[in-house]
Amino acid sequence: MTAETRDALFTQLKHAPQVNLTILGAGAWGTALAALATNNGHQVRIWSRRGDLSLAEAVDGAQIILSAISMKGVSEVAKRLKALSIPENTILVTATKGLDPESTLTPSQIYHNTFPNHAIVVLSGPNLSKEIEQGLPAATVVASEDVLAAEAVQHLFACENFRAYSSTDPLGAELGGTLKNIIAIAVGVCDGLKLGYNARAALITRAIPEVIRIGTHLGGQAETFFGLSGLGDMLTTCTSPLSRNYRVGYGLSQGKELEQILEELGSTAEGVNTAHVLNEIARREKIYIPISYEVHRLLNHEISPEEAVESLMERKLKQESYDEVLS
Ligand SMILES: NC(=O)C1=CN([C@@H]2O[C@H](COP(=O)(O)OP(=O)(O)OC[C@H]3O[C@@H](n4cnc5c(N)ncnc54)[C@H](OP(=O)(O)O)[C@@H]3O)[C@@H](O)[C@H]2O)C=CC1
Ligand SMILES: O=C(CO)COP(=O)(O)O
Repeated sequence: MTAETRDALFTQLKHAPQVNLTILGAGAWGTALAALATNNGHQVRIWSRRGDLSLAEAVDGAQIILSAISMKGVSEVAKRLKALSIPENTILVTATKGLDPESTLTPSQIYHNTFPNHAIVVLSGPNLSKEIEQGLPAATVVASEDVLAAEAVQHLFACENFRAYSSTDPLGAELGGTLKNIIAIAVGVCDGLKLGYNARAALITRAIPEVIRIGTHLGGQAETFFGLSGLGDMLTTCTSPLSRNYRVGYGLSQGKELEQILEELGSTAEGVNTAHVLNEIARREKIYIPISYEVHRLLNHEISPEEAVESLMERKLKQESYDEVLS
């Protein structure tokens, strides 16, 4: 297919009153996104590995496929999709916020590697699914190097209560949503230990250069981390007990075992895996990640919540400068 034909198809899709959308993953986020698209009049099929539809049946005829499965299933499902020879004019969207433990890649990088000729779109923003299900107002970012593909996905989900912004920085949007989960664990600890609003503000603010340092090193654009998918998602996740990652940190501060917290949550808290994968990347590529490193050690039972706080406070004094991350 020529680039012109594909552009024309994506432009048509943007204005189509009914698009065939398949959502992979019937968890909290997949279900909430499916409801948004259904309410917009689109034809939505949801695939779950426990459901009646086979993956082949679920994606047959789909114009857009959105993956909202946990990080641990992304690589495997991408491989299964590849075997189904998905047409090149199908837009692939990823809404997962995580890093692959084996390859250390993001979901969009995995999709790019698996489907080099497809348009890959990232959907990421401050989007606690419980609030979206209630119809509360929210905004998100739909990012792709293929502007027309991003716009088609933007129109698929946008409605009165869900404002979608397009962006051309998929990696930045994805990494903002991914890295803030580790910070939310740290803030959960901070709040659980009742360290106060000053401490919480300091932690979130100092997390911003850390996230930008990692995010830009991995290919995102610095300004994206100040937008909805960066600072926006950081604020939502770090200040709401609806966030599962925040609840992991809060639970640890109360002396609960990680395994018990995760069992009680009954759903995905990606920050746990992300902290370990990020630590591996930072070690390999020599990136300074003071907050995420303490979270990694805490999750590994190497230090207590109090010791994590001490470590952060006792570091060598330095200048507050953003030159390094913004230059
Ligand atoms: N919930 C939210 O508010 C938001 C979540 N996200 C992100 O979306 C992703 C999913 O989160 P969420 O829906 O909340 O999590 P849930 O735990 O509710 O659901 C996870 C989904 O992933 C599926 N899954 C897990 N492993 C596999 C696998 N190996 N093969 C196929 N499917 C698999 C699960 O299937 P099964 O049920 O069969 O186990 C389930 O459908 C995460 O990366 C999260 O960070 C992003 C924005 C908002
Ligand atoms: O990503 C989210 C909100 O944007 C969901 O956060 P949790 O995974 O911590 O619940």
